[in-house]
Amino acid sequence: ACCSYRLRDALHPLWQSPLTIPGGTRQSPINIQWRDSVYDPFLKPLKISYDPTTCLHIWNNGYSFLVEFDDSTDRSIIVGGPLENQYRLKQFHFHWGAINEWGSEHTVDSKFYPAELHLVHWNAVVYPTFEEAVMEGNGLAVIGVFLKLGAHHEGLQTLVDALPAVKHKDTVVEFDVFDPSCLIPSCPDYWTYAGSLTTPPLTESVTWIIKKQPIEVDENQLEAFRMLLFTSDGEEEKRMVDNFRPLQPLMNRTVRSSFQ
Ligand SMILES: NS(=O)(=O)c1ccc(S(=O)(=O)NCc2cccs2)s1
Ligand SMILES: [Zn+2]
Repeated sequence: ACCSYRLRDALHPLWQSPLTIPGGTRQSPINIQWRDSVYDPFLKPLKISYDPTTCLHIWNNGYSFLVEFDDSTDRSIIVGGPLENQYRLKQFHFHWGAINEWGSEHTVDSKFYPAELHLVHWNAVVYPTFEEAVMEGNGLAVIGVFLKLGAHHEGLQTLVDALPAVKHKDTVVEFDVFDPSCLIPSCPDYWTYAGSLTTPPLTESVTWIIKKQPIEVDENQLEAFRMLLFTSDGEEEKRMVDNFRPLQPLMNRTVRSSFQ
């Protein structure tokens, strides 16, 4: 009976792939139950050093919009935190809802935020290519930052102003100088756990580093995300909203915190 349920996996409309990976033991996203997270005094501060000139372009890939970086050198990296190596910045993207009541992928004490930023890095010390790192348990490190409704975010606005140029799936616009550090909250506190990509190939290769403090963005900025389309030019328009994966079981995992 147990295995047949796996065969009946529901197909999620957005991902056209099973919602659960057969045999998956470390899938993402998860609910972070604050009181169940375990303070780890050996966790180091996360060191972030990005070179804004490594920014290349913005691309609507039909799931989200990605800001991609030149990852051919170690000019934009993170090190420390739970990581044993330094990791190179590859891209960042967001997940958001149709309304402000939901949109984030991770939740904290079952609370959704209206959106969540993911900065994707790969272990170029150990693996020769990003594609290989995506398949390995310690291949990727993703920093998650929650967005909450509040004050206008100056740094995000330069990105928002470029979104009309990537309204449709598979459109790209040049975006040549941007420092994603402006999107990361000043508070150093984070949770960390072993997880997966939340879109195909859903591989269990991600060390998640979820910042405790959200950043504030205003309603107009969230609405700008919601005017993007899943669909290509000429197709029947489908607004790009609710591009977050459902919560996955924690299974045999502990979420560690860098703070008491
Ligand atoms: N939401 S998330 O941060 O968990 C991500 C989902 C997919 C990501 S990717 O940038 O690694 N692209 C996946 C791949 C591209 C080419 C080979 S695999 S990051
Ligand atoms: Zn993501």
